[in-house]
Amino acid sequence: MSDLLPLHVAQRRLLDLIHPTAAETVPLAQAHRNYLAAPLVANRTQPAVRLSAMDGFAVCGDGPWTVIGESRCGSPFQGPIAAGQAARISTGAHTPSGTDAIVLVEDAKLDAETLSTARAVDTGCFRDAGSDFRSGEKLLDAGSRFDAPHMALAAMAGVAHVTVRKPPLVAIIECGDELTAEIGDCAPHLIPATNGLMLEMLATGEHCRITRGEPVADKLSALADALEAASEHDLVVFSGGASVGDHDLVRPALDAVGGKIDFWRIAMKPGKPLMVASRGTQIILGLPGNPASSFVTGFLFMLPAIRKMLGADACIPKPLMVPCAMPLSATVGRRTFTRGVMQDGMAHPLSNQDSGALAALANSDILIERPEHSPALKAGTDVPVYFIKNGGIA
Ligand SMILES: Nc1nc2c(c(=O)[nH]1)N[C@H]1C(S)=C(S)[C@@H](COP(=O)(O)OP(=O)(O)OC[C@H]3O[C@@H](n4cnc5c(N)ncnc54)[C@H](O)[C@@H]3O)O[C@H]1N2
Ligand code: MOO
Repeated sequence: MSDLLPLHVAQRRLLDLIHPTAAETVPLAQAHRNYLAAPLVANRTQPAVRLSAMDGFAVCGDGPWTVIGESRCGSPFQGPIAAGQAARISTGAHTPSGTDAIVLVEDAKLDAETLSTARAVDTGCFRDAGSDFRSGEKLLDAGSRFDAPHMALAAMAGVAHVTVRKPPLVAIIECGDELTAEIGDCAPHLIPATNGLMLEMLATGEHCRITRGEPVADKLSALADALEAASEHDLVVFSGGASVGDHDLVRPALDAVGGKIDFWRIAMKPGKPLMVASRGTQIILGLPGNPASSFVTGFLFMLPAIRKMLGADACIPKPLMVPCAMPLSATVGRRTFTRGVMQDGMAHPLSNQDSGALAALANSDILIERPEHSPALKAGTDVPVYFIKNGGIA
């Protein structure tokens, strides 16, 4: 097994081959799920002035108070309030100067314009100027993922455009004579092609542009043609044909188009025949054809590769330590990724770990990681677990 590369060495070698795509400045909405290529710096202070955090009355001094006006969101009360005066106020509205406390609307007793209460509150009812962030403050580092809350943050910070990396162009090519795109009408000697669709959907969690055609036959010229057609792509992801059989032709096809294999075969299960190659600046991943192997290697290699192209500061999915509900047997020379489910805060391995078994893969929401040569573990031992449903966001 010594010719198999350890997983972490292989992931590092892959990432070291990749350079981020060119930077571009785009409107916020176009940066969703991308990664910042420059830090996000606030153009405004939030809140710009002190706001009320509750609906009620802004009051000055001791009550009872005379209500002299109203401060609403978008139309603040003009002028101060003096001792014995109050202004109606909405959540998020500017507090008039002179405000000492807020009387919550549910605590207020109003008689015409005279306000009294048993309880005026001076803490927890205000959002002070700059309590969220201040103009000029760095809010996010370069390399940060730009998801929904980050987009809202940029908008609140008055930043209409952000600098990100151009979405990499990814070609997904699945190969095998047995594969058909005719899912609803599959001849007995064929199987529906599943891995291309699965990998495409997995990759859509990242900010990339994906092309995928019909399955390619196990024929050297067909594979070389598919590679030629993808010559402008940043990343080519093959599924199938990566192993050692007579019909496993991805490696010869790479040779035919001048691709350079960087490494092949990883000490992991599933996923052993994974291959990484390059052609100029293009990266080519050969993922194994067994569906669970394709998924696991897509998760641990394809997603990190796309993230590195996008300039992410953290590319590799991170596991969390979770107690395992059952005893686990010792592992040997390959790092093992066991499909399982989370239940009651514990990781439950599924019984079917066949790397061809799609029902078990689809029923799992975690991968339990067991390093090479792990001893047997008792039930209740903490194990590293990857949550697969969100792409294991790094
Ligand atoms: N003698 C050896 N045989 C195998 C080895 C080995 O080391 N020595 N490795 C095994 C391992 S581990 C894996 S994983 C597979 C990977 O093989 P390939 O990457 O060459 O994949 P294929 O042979 O083309 O297909 C394997 C299996 O998966 C099905 N498949 C392939 N593509 C798709 C697709 N797009 N959609 C659905 N199903 C797909 C295919 O029909 C096969 O059943 O090799 C082992 N063999
Ligand atoms: O990668 Mo193979 O999956 O070990 O089945």
